[in-house]
Amino acid sequence: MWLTELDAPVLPDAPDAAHAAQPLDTLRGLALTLRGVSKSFGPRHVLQDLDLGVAPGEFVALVGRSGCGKSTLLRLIAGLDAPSAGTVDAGAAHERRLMFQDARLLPWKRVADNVALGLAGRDARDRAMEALAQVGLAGRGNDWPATLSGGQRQRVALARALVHRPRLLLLDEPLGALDALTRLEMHRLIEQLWQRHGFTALLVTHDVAEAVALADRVLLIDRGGIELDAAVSLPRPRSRTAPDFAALEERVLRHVLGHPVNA
Ligand SMILES: Nc1ncnc2c1ncn2[C@@H]1O[C@H](COP(=O)(O)OP(=O)(O)OP(=O)(O)O)[C@@H](O)[C@H]1O
Repeated sequence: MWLTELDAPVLPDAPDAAHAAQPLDTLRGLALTLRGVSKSFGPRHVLQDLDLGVAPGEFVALVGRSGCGKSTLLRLIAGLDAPSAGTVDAGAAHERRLMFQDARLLPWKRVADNVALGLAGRDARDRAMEALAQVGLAGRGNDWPATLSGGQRQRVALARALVHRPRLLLLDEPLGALDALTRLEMHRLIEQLWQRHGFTALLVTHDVAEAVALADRVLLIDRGGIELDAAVSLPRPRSRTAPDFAALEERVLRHVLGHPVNA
């Protein structure tokens, strides 16, 4: 429990080092902090001296040209890889979940058992069923993954993440393999789940329209760093036909292509 100002004991002999060791961003309440992060693979410097702070509950999209380092950055945040330099503070590992382009379901386990993987307790299956209902797959828990469409599999992957009640959801091109209509349905679902659960979301995407549709902030990764950090303040759910939407999409796209205009 946190002590309030009034009942916090004053410790004049407390070593200053103890305070210095406390990460500043924990005090500021950021969900994610990267400081001076670099990542190289041999001679290839993919990320260089990158700083990033993400507030709890924020939805951030990472865009950029193929090979710019989006997935590398996500992997560092997920703890799947270590930076060559700098620090990554992404909270506790058990509070982070990842979702990829490929749902990665175990074909020999029924849908609900896939969702319940790693859950302990007697209510694991009930929780899995509840998570499936939240992604629109109530009643499909006893089916085999092979009987699901690509979109349904990604819904299961989403349920498998949500059932752990993550504080940080890392999405690496989760909709990249889906058809346009299914993508739009998934956008709405992800947005609704994010609004309901309040997790922090980081979405890697090639699709600038997807980034503008979903994110509070769109970050463009280029030349090893964040070349653009664009706030998206359009009301939700966002209409792609709104002039403001198109203008922002165009602006980000121009940056991605390397010829921004300030007009
Ligand atoms: N394990 C690795 N070993 C060597 N090089 C790597 C490794 N992982 C990534 N790279 C290189 O780092 C660079 C960034 O890769 P990354 O996958 O992060 O890019 P990306 O922006 O996600 O690309 P895409 O949009 O095409 O998925 C690429 O040049 C890639 O070849």
